[in-house]
Amino acid sequence: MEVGFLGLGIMGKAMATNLLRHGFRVTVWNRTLAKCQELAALGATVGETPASVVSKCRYTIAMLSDPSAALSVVFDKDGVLEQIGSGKGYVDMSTVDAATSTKISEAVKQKGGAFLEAPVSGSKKPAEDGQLVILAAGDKSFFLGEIGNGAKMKLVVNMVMGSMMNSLSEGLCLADKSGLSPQTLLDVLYSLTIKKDLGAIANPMFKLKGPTMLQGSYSPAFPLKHQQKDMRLALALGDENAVAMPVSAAANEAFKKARSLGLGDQDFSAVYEVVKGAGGSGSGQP
Ligand SMILES: NC(=O)C1=CN([C@@H]2O[C@H](COP(=O)(O)OP(=O)(O)OC[C@H]3O[C@@H](n4cnc5c(N)ncnc54)[C@H](OP(=O)(O)O)[C@@H]3O)[C@@H](O)[C@H]2O)C=CC1
Ligand SMILES: O=CC(=O)O
Repeated sequence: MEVGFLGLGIMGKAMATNLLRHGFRVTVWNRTLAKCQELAALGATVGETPASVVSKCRYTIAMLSDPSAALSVVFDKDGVLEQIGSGKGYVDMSTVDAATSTKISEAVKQKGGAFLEAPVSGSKKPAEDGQLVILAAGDKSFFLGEIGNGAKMKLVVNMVMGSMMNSLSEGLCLADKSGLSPQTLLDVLYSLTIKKDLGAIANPMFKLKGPTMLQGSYSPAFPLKHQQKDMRLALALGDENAVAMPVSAAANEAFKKARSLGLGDQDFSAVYEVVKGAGGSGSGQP
């Protein structure tokens, strides 16, 4: 089966590569065309526009940065809507808000196509390993109910994740300032010697990101600008539903500060530099 793939960023490239590895014929498109070359070398065909990809493929998947990118690829000239129709499906796996997802769903359905919103939880490595958790909603996949629920669930998950990342950063700083070793804090959360989660709050994210944060290494798996976008969208969802979220609001401020310091394209764990700079530890500057 020919599958279309729009958006070959950190996640899209890994996901499209996995489709090729598993025997699918894949036609790819990316706004910056050069990023298609690596996939072409693995056997993908390169489409000239989102519309040309959709015209060729029964199913087209999108993995784009944010709501404005997701809308542009569908509604702009040469976009998905020009070719979607009966017998074709469009699956948007980007993290967006429910309103964006609903707008795309309605437009696709009006043209006779099928739509699935399917944001993912996981990051670069799970994407490479085919281990992403897919939060699907829409035609034929009513795991979360009506369109919009997949987007909302994803935002709730990432809101929790963004707050946890700030909390870990503060914990590392507090350990440092209190005369404790931050590395020992990580060891308490996950014992490297016995390879076991020791604390009730141990989790894969702390295990993965903690060591690289202590090295000041922020090679992007999940870019900080996208984490801040998700906090922003989650806070808007909170506004809509009158849910007070002071912890998330504070975490969002730290991510915004990190963006203002030019850390938007670094991994989201780079928020640690902001927390350090706010007086959490000696080293301070990004
Ligand atoms: N990285 C992660 O750990 C995870 C990310 N996500 C979500 O997945 C999505 C993609 O993330 P990721 O791959 O990390 O992001 P990247 O920034 O690496 O990639 C973003 C992609 O969107 C494209 N794009 C951006 N703006 C536009 C536009 N206006 N028109 C067309 N294409 C556009 C980029 O094209 P170009 O190359 O031309 O810039 C690129 O292909 C985001 O919604 C993110 O929140 C979800 C789970 C995990
Ligand atoms: O959206 C990001 C993730 O790690 O999941």
